[in-house]
Amino acid sequence: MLKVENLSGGYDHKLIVKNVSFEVEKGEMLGILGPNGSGKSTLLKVMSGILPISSGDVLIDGKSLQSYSSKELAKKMAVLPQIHSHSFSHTVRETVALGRYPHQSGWFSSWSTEDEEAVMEAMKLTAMEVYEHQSLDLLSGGEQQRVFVAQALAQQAPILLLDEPTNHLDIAHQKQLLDTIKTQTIEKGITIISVFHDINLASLYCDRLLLMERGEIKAIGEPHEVVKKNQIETVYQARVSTNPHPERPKPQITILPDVKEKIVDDLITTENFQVSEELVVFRAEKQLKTWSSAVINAGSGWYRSFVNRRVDTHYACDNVHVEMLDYLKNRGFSEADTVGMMTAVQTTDAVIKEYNTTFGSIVIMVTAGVGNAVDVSRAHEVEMLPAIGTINTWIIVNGELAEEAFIQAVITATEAKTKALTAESVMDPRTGTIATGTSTDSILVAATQQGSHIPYAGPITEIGKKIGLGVYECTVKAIQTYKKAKGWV
Ligand SMILES: Nc1ncnc2c1ncn2[C@@H]1O[C@H](COP(=O)(O)OP(=O)(O)OP(=O)(O)O)[C@@H](O)[C@H]1O
Repeated sequence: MLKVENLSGGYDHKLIVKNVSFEVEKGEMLGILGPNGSGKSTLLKVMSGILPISSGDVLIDGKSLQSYSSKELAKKMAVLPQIHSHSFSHTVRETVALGRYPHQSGWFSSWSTEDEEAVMEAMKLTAMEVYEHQSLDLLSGGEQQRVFVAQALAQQAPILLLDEPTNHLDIAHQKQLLDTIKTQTIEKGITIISVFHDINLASLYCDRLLLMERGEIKAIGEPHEVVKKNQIETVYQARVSTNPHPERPKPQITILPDVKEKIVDDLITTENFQVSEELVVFRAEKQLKTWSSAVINAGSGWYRSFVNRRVDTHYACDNVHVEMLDYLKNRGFSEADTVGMMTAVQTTDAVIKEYNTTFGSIVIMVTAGVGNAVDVSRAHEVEMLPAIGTINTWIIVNGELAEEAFIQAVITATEAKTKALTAESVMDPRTGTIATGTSTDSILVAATQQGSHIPYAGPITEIGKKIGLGVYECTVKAIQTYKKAKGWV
């Protein structure tokens, strides 16, 4: 559809774009990324014939860009340039209608039904129809931007070149605009090449990305091939981390600041715990990086309050999440800052212990109810497992855990818990075999992310050894207390 061959070009005698080659297929959306001054806008201008080609070529449907008349070219390619000056006296409708010029023989002399429909559709797609008769200079920067996108869409060219189309737009309008143009690629097969400053938006919406550095292509490929930590850090000269998008296989980046924050020396100890008949509460001075399977705020995040709430053995409600949130709110815990779990055992029987290490210490909390223990390897034989009867395990670390270490801490703790059940001969009453846990066990690993860096937490490491020992000891003790309370021993 569009082929760029060894393209070079720039301003007067200043060569900016150097020897750039790539191809774009029909219906594809290609994002152009790169730091300020890397030549993104210049590339777009050379590709669209706004700036002259010094060497190389741009082929549209196999034919050189330079052999198209300007009107022919406008039927093939619509361009949204970076918009800077804002002295516009036209109305929205008039501006969008300008996009129809390649389809006409004289200015507005042959306004057809297709022209009318194209203008109306373009205004609708960009949510600008309500401003149809408004003068452009009375609109906000974001609204003006949408009018120019509408103008480019009204042109109904099979190729659309966009320079920062989301400039000035708030997140709702960024999403709306990119959803709209992406839909054009899927439903109408339009080809889009767009410059982006926002790496995350480009990764999310584009099929492929082209990363520029000093006028040349540094990388081109699918977002996961281009948005790589080292590559982005080198090209942009900024520290970043890459993270998965929660819904799509499109990598996202987060800027890592180099500002030195004041270190608060707040070591976590057993003193941070408060235990009552109703709750085990752990409060930290600063948010801890947390991984958990809790009812409230499961997954990863940063939280300051941690609640293990005692519920009645017959606790049942339609929406546990909503009920638990209400409960926490009524007790002054904010949803944004609290991880919440439930247990049916006496919270006053919680086992809380601190373990010293060379890098600091870890604190472990376990509540264990094993009335409904399950042998996980035989769980498939039983249709309905009871929901109540839970072992909740918390591991709080004074240290900076790597992502691997969070996951390994969960593995290590789970193995130690299972070993404790074996040591205490806890049986699955349905199968008569040794239980491995209960049907609703929960786990939480939280770390201060200050002090020593801890890359791994398997049993080969010092922290892994402490987690293994600590979770085992605390779980054994919690099970023994539970057995005593139930009169089993
Ligand atoms: N009209 C011009 N005349 C001469 N040099 C120019 C002109 N416009 C841009 N340049 C130069 O070309 C280089 C690339 O600019 P360009 O606008 O293509 O970069 P960009 O990657 O789009 O940057 P940004 O992210 O800041 O928009 C810069 O060094 C810039 O100074």
